[in-house]
Amino acid sequence: MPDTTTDSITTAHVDLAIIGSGSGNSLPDERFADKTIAIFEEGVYGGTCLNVGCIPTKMFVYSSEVAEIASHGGKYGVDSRVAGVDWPAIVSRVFGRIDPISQGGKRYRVEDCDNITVYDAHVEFDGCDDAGRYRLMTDDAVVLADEVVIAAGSRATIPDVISASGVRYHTNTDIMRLEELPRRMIILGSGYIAAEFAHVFGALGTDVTIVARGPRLLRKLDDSVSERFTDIAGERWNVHLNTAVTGAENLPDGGVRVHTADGPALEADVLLVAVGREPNGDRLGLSTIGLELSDDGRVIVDEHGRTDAARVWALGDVSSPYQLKHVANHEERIVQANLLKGWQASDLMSVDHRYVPAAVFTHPQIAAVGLTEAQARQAGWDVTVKVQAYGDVAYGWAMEDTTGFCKLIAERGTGKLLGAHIIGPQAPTVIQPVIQAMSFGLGAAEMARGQYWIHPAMPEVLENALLGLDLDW
Ligand SMILES: Cc1cc2nc3c(=O)[nH]c(=O)nc-3n(C[C@H](O)[C@H](O)[C@H](O)COP(=O)(O)OP(=O)(O)OC[C@H]3O[C@@H](n4cnc5c(N)ncnc54)[C@H](O)[C@@H]3O)c2cc1C
Ligand SMILES: NC(=O)c1ccc[n+]([C@@H]2O[C@H](COP(=O)([O-])OP(=O)(O)OC[C@H]3O[C@@H](n4cnc5c(N)ncnc54)[C@H](O)[C@@H]3O)[C@@H](O)[C@H]2O)c1
Repeated sequence: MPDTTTDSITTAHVDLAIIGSGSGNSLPDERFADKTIAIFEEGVYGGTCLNVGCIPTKMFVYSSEVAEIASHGGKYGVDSRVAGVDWPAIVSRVFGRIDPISQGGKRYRVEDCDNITVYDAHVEFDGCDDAGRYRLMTDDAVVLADEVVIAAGSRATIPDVISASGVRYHTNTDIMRLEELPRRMIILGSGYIAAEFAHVFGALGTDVTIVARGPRLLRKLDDSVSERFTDIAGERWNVHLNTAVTGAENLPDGGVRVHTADGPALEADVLLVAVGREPNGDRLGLSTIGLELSDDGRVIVDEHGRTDAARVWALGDVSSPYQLKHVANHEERIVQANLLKGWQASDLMSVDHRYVPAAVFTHPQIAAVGLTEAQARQAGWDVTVKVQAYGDVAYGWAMEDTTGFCKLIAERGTGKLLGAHIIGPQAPTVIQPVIQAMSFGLGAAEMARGQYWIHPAMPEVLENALLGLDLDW
């Protein structure tokens, strides 16, 4: 990697530049040892999932599950309660594990990978040089790269009404590091992050208020699940539906006040904004290399991960229609394989977005794969639908569950599985056999009767749902 330095600007040339150290950090393995590589990271090394996303949130969720179970011991004849919550201990359990992983991942790249240089900086494209190499600019370096992977992720969207108000607010990047457990929290938004943090803080004792602009929470999910979750949420938290925020202000006591269009002003100690995440492609100087973004702000790629600029690839939240880590990981593996094959190779691998599952680790847990019932009907499938309650099977009795269900959608007669939607304890685990069945083309009848189902385990709810479909048995 020959370096030249002029004044305070360093210039280097690399074979491959990677923008973002989340999923992008997994690209270079031993097969890339003969390539010079630059990794640019403007934030914490390791990206969203490790530092401020999937992993810490689920560790917090687990603490909240423990509190949840303890506070309902009476249902099972156990005299238990939550005697107290040591918030600093919860925070240090989570970040005491995560921070060293992030630091260790960076140290490995910096100290042990001779072919890799890590730039702790924001980087943007600045066109190409005369030789057609991409110019990547930070404040104090220019890196010329033959090939580039954009893995720059996404960031929290902040509505204008919040940013213009000057109110103090938090996002997923800092809410998990609050010094104290807030007494009252307002959450603006009604999607995944709102649902998960409402559970995290609510179960630990915070009085949670959710402000949703639509008529239901988690509206992108199947209607039955979204309706059931909205009902349950209304019993656990203060939920304001169909509510538009018109302003917000800081209070002298350190709290916040949020004004709504039709209702009373809401007050709390902290405000969490969770209204979606926008891809970071708008902060990369992409127009200098002739790239445009899609209408929803994503870097446009083909099925192999290639952008319209030669030898520039993209993966993960910055380009994917799915903002999920398992999808970013999958796309990373495809782009990694294709980098090794070469831009023009005739046997490039393609991403597989056919059956992307998702889970919301709220309370109760939720998981989904495939089409919702509305999508399946709209697409013209002749559908058979079965909703099986958790309370219909033995493990549901054991848990005294009264709200969970498994909803299956299949093609009538043939039993082709079209979608599965589960709300209830362990939903993300219970759904996995359906993901497998759909991915490998296993029909509902074979799935139901071609294997044993452990008795009396929770997946029996899935077995019974399969048996309840209107099929040619
Ligand atoms: C609170 C929360 C919980 C989540 N929970 C789950 C979950 O349970 N399951 C799940 O599947 N998904 C979950 N997700 C989504 C998941 O975290 C993302 O889909 C995934 O991390 C995206 O990976 P990525 O590699 O595309 O981007 P990232 O991991 O975000 O990496 C991109 C990196 O690029 C850096 N960067 C951006 N622009 C530049 C630039 N110009 N110069 C230098 N560096 C730059 C950023 O700092 C960042 O570190 C969650 C997300 C959030 C916010
Ligand atoms: N368990 C998981 O897999 C997990 C967990 C957290 C986040 N994520 C990923 O991160 C993404 C972002 O999460 P999120 O919860 O921020 O987004 P989301 O897309 O899940 O939900 C955003 C919600 O905010 C609402 N909204 C949008 N603009 C608004 C506004 N101006 N005022 C009020 N409400 C508004 C939307 O109607 C929507 O209900 C998710 O879509 C998901 O892909 C995944």
